[in-house]
Amino acid sequence: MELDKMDENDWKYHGEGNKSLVVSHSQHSRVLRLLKYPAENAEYAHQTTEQAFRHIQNIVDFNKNVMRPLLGEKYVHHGEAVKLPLDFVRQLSLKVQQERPESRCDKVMDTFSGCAVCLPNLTHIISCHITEHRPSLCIEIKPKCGFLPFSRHVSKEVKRKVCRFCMHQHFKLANGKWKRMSRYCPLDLFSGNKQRMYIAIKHLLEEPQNNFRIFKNGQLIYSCKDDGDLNELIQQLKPYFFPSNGLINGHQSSKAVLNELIQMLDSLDIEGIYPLYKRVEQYLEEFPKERSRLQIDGPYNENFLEKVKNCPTEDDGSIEYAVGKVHQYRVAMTAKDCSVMITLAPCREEDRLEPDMEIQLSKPRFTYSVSILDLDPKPYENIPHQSKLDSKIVNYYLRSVQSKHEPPKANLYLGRDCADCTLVFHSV
Ligand SMILES: O=P(O)(O)O[C@@H]1[C@@H](OP(=O)(O)O)[C@H](OP(=O)(O)O)[C@H](O)[C@H](OP(=O)(O)O)[C@H]1OP(=O)(O)O
Ligand SMILES: Nc1ncnc2c1ncn2[C@@H]1O[C@H](COP(=O)(O)OP(=O)(O)OP(=O)(O)O)[C@@H](O)[C@H]1O
Repeated sequence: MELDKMDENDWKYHGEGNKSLVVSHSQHSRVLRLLKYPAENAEYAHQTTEQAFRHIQNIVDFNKNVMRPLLGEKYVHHGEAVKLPLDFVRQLSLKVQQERPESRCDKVMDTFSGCAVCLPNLTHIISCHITEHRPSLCIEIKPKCGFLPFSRHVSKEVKRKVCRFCMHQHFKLANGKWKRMSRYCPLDLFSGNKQRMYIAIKHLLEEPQNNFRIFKNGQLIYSCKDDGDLNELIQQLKPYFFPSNGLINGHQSSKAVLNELIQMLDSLDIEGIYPLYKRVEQYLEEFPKERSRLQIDGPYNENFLEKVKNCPTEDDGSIEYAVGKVHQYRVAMTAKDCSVMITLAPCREEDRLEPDMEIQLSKPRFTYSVSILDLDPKPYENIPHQSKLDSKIVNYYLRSVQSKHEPPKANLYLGRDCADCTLVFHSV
């Protein structure tokens, strides 16, 4: 990519989340991820280019030095921070505006700094064995938190039975974020039980919200926008699976790795973290210069990872313990909010692949790549917000369940209507 010859016509809108907007190159397998900010928030515009570049570099460093070693080299692509010509960014912003979903237009793309992250396009197959462009199918899942808190700090019994995602659904419906309840439960997906995992995918397909997307040859073909048109999707998928027509038993290893990681790092739950955050805040009030030694705002380097890994297991009352736990919690937050992309491409007879690079569905054969994306550091300052949100979700859930005064419906698949996420799968 020649930065001085950037042409907005080579790029198209690819997607966006809450914090960034992504455009993809029409020929090369590359994307640019540009940050967004609230339309009314002019303060970002006053950032110097150096500050904006530092912010982007922090994201790259966090991916590279913290999340990559923890989640696996194979799965994390940290990309590189780039400085784009401002004229290009402004034209690009105008070009993509009409493609953007209305619900995301409360934020605008950063057209002031020209800073962005350049990454491989993960909806295409990432393989050193196959260099040319192959028809690819990519399934993106934002699984969210797949376990119940086990911390002794948990104050509401319901949190030990109903997972945050399921409780949050009630809150999101009440706030109008979504119109229909998702029956997906992350505990099903992470259960390791094939039937429950199958049901999880079924529920994601049924109501994808922002947890499920399918791309064909890099183009989004199924998401919350499509209002669950499964027949259309089946037509799109047929050529891939014909003649076997079966469902894929995808490789789950990255999810297993993720699950392991979250179990390790969020041991206290937000209810246990918040008092430690306050301990850190109090300490910083007294010793503001310590902020940099404790790496509260980075840099996200090997030292930071050491602090995450070597945090004492018992609370000895020290600031090191509090900071270590807060750092661990922030890493767990990132992992809980990331997405996993599984990309498949048909193999040809002559393709020689290592056995672990291939999924054998009798015929046809597929090669695949698994990537984890959206691994930005979660701001330290978000912890009070997390604590408030946690109470709101739980209290809203308890009120809404109590107000219905009805026993949980017997559900064929143990989906959303069934109040307890810990129940094991029964055959029906
Ligand atoms: O708190 P949650 O669980 O609602 O997660 C937020 C996500 O909402 P979700 O529930 O997945 O729809 C939210 O996603 P959406 O905007 O709803 O697509 C963001 O991912 C947000 O992260 P950030 O503040 O942009 O870094 C996420 O915020 P963090 O809590 O991860 O900071
Ligand atoms: N490297 C990539 N290759 C292909 N598609 C990508 C890549 N990075 C992001 N995307 C697409 O762009 C979308 C938005 O990116 P991302 O999730 O990083 O945004 P975000 O604003 O940080 O998300 P969040 O709402 O979780 O904060 C993703 O859901 C994915 O579909």
